[in-house]
Amino acid sequence: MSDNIKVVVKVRPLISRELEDKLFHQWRVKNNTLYQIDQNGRDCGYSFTFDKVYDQNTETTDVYNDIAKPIVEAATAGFNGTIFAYGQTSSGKTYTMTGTKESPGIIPLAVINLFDIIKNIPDRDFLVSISYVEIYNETLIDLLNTERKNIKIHDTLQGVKVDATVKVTTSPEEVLQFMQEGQANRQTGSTNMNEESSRSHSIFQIKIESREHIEGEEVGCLNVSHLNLVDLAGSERSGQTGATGIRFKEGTHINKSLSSLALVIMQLSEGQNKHVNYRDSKLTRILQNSLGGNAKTSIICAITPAALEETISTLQFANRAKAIRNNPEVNVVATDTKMIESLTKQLSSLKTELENKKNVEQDNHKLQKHISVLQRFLSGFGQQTSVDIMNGNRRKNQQMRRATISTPHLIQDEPMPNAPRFCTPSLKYK
Ligand SMILES: Nc1ncnc2c1ncn2[C@@H]1O[C@H](COP(=O)(O)OP(=O)(O)OP(=O)(O)O)[C@@H](O)[C@H]1O
Repeated sequence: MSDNIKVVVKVRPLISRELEDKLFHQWRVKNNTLYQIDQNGRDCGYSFTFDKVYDQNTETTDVYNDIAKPIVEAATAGFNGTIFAYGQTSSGKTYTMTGTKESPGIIPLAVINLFDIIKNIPDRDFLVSISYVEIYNETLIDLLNTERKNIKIHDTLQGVKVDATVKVTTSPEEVLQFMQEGQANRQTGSTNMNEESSRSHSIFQIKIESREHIEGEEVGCLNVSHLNLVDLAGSERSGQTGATGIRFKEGTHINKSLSSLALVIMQLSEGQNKHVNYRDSKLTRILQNSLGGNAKTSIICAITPAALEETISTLQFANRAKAIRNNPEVNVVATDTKMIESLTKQLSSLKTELENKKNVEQDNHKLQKHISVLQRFLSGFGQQTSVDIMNGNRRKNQQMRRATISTPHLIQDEPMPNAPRFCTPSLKYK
């Protein structure tokens, strides 16, 4: 069943840098609509409405419960899910996705919730594994093994797969430990806009495999789903960030891949049967299944209330993304036992078929040989017919045996199928 991508907007509070710069709120939130306001708090222009707009007082747990929890629940039932945060630099994406000790973000909340959900499904066995990668300057880096600095993306029948380290995990604590290790490896740097700015897009992927079991026996099929929790790098203007050198290069790559994402979103929102430029960037390749594909997807657009142009650009992106429809389905794989059963059946039927064919060919071949040997053999008896031979006297039989044994094409073996009855049963044609 097709399903629209859910898009929500989260406004963060003004931060100390903005307060010091005497910036003021340029947006007001009312009933899931954002209104542009002037310095005196009066409406003055743009307004945008979304499924949900969270004001600066909203806790991340509220956002989680509304738009992430249903996706995590669906993932335990076999649906792919993606939640990603989009917005300009310093708009609160990492705060929303990762959070802090005091205010955990979507990733830790999802991990804890996932294990809680699993605990309450006693009739299924679950296997949870994770991987964590970042796209830095258009290079894919494994955050769980930083030796692996240029990992590959593969197109498979099941979609795009990344050649990343996979860690099987058994508890939320273990997953969160890996999350922290990965985050410590992320590329961050200080800019004028954000002291700790993410310089890469990160994708934290949780793979969930589950099988039903009854009285210890595994039954039914295997469900396999992927939950992608994505923290994008923010669009930025070098004039504002003061980026030079490495930071400038990073900013160029960030903006380029975000432009590819914006293009894909635009193409998908505009219409059917149109070519979609997924292959323009690693980001859009990896997110391909989440945008117009087989996944339930939510986008959290993060904005600062102090920005006007960047916020308008983010909200226009969000508006387009709302129109995209995905086709999420439960991802079912046959169990090993079922697969073995089915493959064994297929194999045995093919073997029989092959045997039958072989037999027919062999029989035809043998028959042909049989016929020619008999023809030669019979020619030694002049005008005698097989009936004569069968009914013949002892002398004739002896003659026949001698002639048979002297025939070079005969060897001793098991009885020949369909062999003429006058042949000695212990003799067979080569
Ligand atoms: N809801 C919030 N409450 C309080 N502080 C917030 C909130 N959201 C974000 N912040 C603060 O705003 C600053 C920027 O946030 P964050 O680093 O999450 O932005 P970002 O969008 O990830 O930026 P970048 O794209 O540069 O990585 C941080 O100091 C963060 O602590």
